[in-house]
Amino acid sequence: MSQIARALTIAGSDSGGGAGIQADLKTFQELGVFGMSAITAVTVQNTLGVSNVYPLPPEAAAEQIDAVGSDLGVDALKTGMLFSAEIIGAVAAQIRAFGWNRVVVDPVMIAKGGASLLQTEAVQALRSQLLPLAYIVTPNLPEAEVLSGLSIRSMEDRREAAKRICAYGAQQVVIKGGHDAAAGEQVVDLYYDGATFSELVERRIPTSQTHGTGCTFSAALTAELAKGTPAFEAVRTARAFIQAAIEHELGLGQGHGPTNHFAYRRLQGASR
Ligand SMILES: Nc1ncnc2c1ncn2[C@@H]1O[C@H](COP(=O)(O)OP(=O)(O)O)[C@@H](O)[C@H]1O
Ligand SMILES: Cc1ncc(COP(=O)(O)OP(=O)(O)O)c(N)n1
Repeated sequence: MSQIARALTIAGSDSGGGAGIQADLKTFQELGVFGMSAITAVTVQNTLGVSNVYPLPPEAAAEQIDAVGSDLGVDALKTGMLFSAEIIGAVAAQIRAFGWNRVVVDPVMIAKGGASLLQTEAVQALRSQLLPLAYIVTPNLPEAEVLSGLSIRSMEDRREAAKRICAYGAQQVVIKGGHDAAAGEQVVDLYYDGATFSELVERRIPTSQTHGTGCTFSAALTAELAKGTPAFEAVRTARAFIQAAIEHELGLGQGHGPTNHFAYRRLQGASR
């Protein structure tokens, strides 16, 4: 292993800087990890929404992954916006070829503003080609419904969805609870390691500044795994990172503003 932990993000670019590759690299940096990227698509995006998506050719994703994998090395990686079945196929082939196993799959489907970041016909490729390579998969509630084929109404439904997602080959799953409007003052993320369930319960912060929460959470998880942190401890650190990032909002933009990627490390420094 090299002296500094190395993490790769395979995802789309968000010109607004709150989600996608930009959020991932900021998060890696804040957690002391060397960040690398393979861009799958360029989105034209700000806090008001996504106005256009330019997917790159699948070979462009494959070549970027090969360039960093064959030279710099990768201790852990995450996937984010993959857009098409063809890009998923190219990414999965590279992960298999390099034999990487600290793989976080954030199954990005729809941005909070409603824009589609994954073609409907690509869902099956995500299930069959990427989930079997996932060390941890991190769906939000709508994504967990699509992947599991279940309508999720209760915590029991969430547990069943987690089991079904693991049955596709993912080793562990975190079903994030940000979209659970009925949860009141709490937000509950459900972690399943293939045998046992754990609930991560946090205070729900009343804010609209939540652009990029899922990307930031999965990037923090990837950074921790790159450092060799055990899975559940990595999930807990990622949860603390995103809580701090939402709580200390930056107030940028006119719509759903980005989270504060500086907050976690600043709070850590302050508590020393
Ligand atoms: N209002 C909120 N207050 C506290 N935590 C939140 C809030 N919204 C989302 N989170 C947390 O942010 C992370 C991302 O969740 P979620 O918003 O469900 O994902 P996504 O961005 O993929 O839709 C999860 O850990 C979730 O618990
Ligand atoms: C380029 C790009 N990738 C992913 C997303 C979705 O990010 P997410 O963290 O789920 O946050 P929202 O966009 O839903 O707020 C994105 N928007 N752009």
